[in-house]
Amino acid sequence: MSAIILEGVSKRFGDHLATDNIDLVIPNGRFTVFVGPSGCGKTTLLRLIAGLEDIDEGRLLIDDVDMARTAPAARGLAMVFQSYALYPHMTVRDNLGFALKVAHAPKTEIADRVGTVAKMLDLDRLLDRKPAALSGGQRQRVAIGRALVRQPRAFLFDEPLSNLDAALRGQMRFEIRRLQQELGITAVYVTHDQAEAMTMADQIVVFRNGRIEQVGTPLDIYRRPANLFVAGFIGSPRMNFLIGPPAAAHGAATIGIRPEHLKIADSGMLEGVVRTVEHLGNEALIHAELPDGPMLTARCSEDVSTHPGEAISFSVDPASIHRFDDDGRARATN
Ligand SMILES: Nc1ncnc2c1ncn2[C@@H]1O[C@H](COP(=O)(O)OP(=O)(O)OP(=O)(O)O)[C@@H](O)[C@H]1O
Repeated sequence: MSAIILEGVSKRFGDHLATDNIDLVIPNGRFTVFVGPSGCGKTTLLRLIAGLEDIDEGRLLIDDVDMARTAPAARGLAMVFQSYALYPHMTVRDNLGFALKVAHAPKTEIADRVGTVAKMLDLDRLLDRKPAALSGGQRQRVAIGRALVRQPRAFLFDEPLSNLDAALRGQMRFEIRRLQQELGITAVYVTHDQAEAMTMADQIVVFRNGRIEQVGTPLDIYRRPANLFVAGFIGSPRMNFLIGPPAAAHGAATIGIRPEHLKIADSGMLEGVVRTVEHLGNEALIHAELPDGPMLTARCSEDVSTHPGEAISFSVDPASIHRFDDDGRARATN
């Protein structure tokens, strides 16, 4: 199991700086998720770690050895992609064992390792099938198994679940996480989906424009976002932001309030008019307009009885208000 350390890692494509002087520790045996909007450089950084792109500047330490110039195969990392890229003419068994066969591993060892991995991933009854006869989730499990038989130092996942439907994605998230915990293996996982990041990670790294905006545990980042960008990116529905008098009342340029922290009250800090109510079954989302224009989203219980056009008032516990300065940075007191 391996810690991966990046020091001042930069990568340029033409005049575009895809990753800009990245310093990061990916801890041994933990699950680290890179998250951020499209184009922020998270896939590039994963590919730099894997060796699929060359690092322009900086150091990449794997187990204290600088591997920035080491060939991908010699880094001992296994990458799982969004497209499963299984060999269609081979059975699941042969797909799983292929890398070992190429490496001239003895037949008994191949059979042993394939058997262990197949059991781990619940593929043992499917070993004689070809990929065409598998579901999307089963194919993704084979892709993971293929990486696993090589007993890598670390797993690198590049949006591995984006081809799956929502239910299967949820199940596979759980399976990948369980497997990583069982094996205690270091994992780096790229996604643009903040909910995936929140549910899977030990450590989240939020990227924007080739730079790291914040590193922390999911709860840390949710409760103490370092700036407006992270506050708006992590959490769904998004944090409400207010400027002007409501912010000035709290000594900030902008204040942020999570939808679950707006409480319907007889007379509260914020008063507006209900525009829409979304009933989601287990909860309802109220979208209300404040007198001077901004919209607020409040998360309420499903039995809320308010309707579009009605006046509404919200109270907020001051301790749950996030305060941001002119430059977008969060106040340390949050
Ligand atoms: N091979 C390449 N040649 C030129 N530009 C590239 C190359 N690979 C990536 N880029 C650019 O570098 C930036 C970062 O790309 P990257 O794929 O890392 O983003 P990302 O955060 O993973 O986005 P997505 O979620 O859309 O995959 C983008 O502006 C992209 O267009």
